[in-house]
Amino acid sequence: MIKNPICVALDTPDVARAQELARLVKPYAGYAKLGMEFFYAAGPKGYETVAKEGLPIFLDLKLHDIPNTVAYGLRSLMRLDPAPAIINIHTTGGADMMRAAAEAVDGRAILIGVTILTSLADADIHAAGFAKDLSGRDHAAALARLARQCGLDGVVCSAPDVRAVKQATARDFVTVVPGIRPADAAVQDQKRIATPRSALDEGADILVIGRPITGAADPAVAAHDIARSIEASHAH
Ligand SMILES: O=c1ccn([C@@H]2O[C@H](COP(=O)(O)O)[C@@H](O)[C@H]2O)c(=O)[nH]1
Repeated sequence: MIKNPICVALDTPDVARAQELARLVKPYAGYAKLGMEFFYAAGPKGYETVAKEGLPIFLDLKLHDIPNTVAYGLRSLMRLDPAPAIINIHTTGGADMMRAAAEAVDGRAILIGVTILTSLADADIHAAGFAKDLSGRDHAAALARLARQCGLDGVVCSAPDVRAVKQATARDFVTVVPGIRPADAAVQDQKRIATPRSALDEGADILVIGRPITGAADPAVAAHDIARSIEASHAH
């Protein structure tokens, strides 16, 4: 059961800044996300410093390799203290890799698979070699179906893909949704976006929000404003 769907992406290489941001947004967020920018610079020690602030951690390292390497990589990451609440891999690593990942995590974290990045429009997906007769949404739904069959708990997808993903899987298959932009926020490098409220209305379970909060003059105020904007829709 997800009580607060706001997951703040603490994208900085600086441990002290990430810790400060975690403190500032804690009253308004359900999760903090640590990704490549943070973990490659700050490592497990930095992770543990931020995790001590008390928000459950989504460790967003998007593992993508052969099954054995992904499984042992996840086993190492699950030894972090505290262990991540959410951890992820790429679904395009294939069925054997996803099954090995599910076995390695063994229910100790919510294991999710990245489908189609929110920074990709259909033209980008087709240029990358995905079948041109299918949309990004179709590909996301097909990857989500495979992820569920392989034992994953959910996927990362864009807000416009959530309904198709849930239809292809199950209502309780977790959708973690980046590309979230309040109506007045800069889109930046995201291409498939939604406001926090409209993403929840599509059925999103967790909203990943970075720069609209961390780049704001006052991150606590930005997080509070977003929390207020979704209160009504999330109560339903
Ligand atoms: O498809 C994806 C997968 C992951 N992300 C990550 O989410 C945040 C979004 O940050 P913003 O500043 O709100 O754009 C970032 O850490 C990405 O690595 C994603 O955007 N899309």
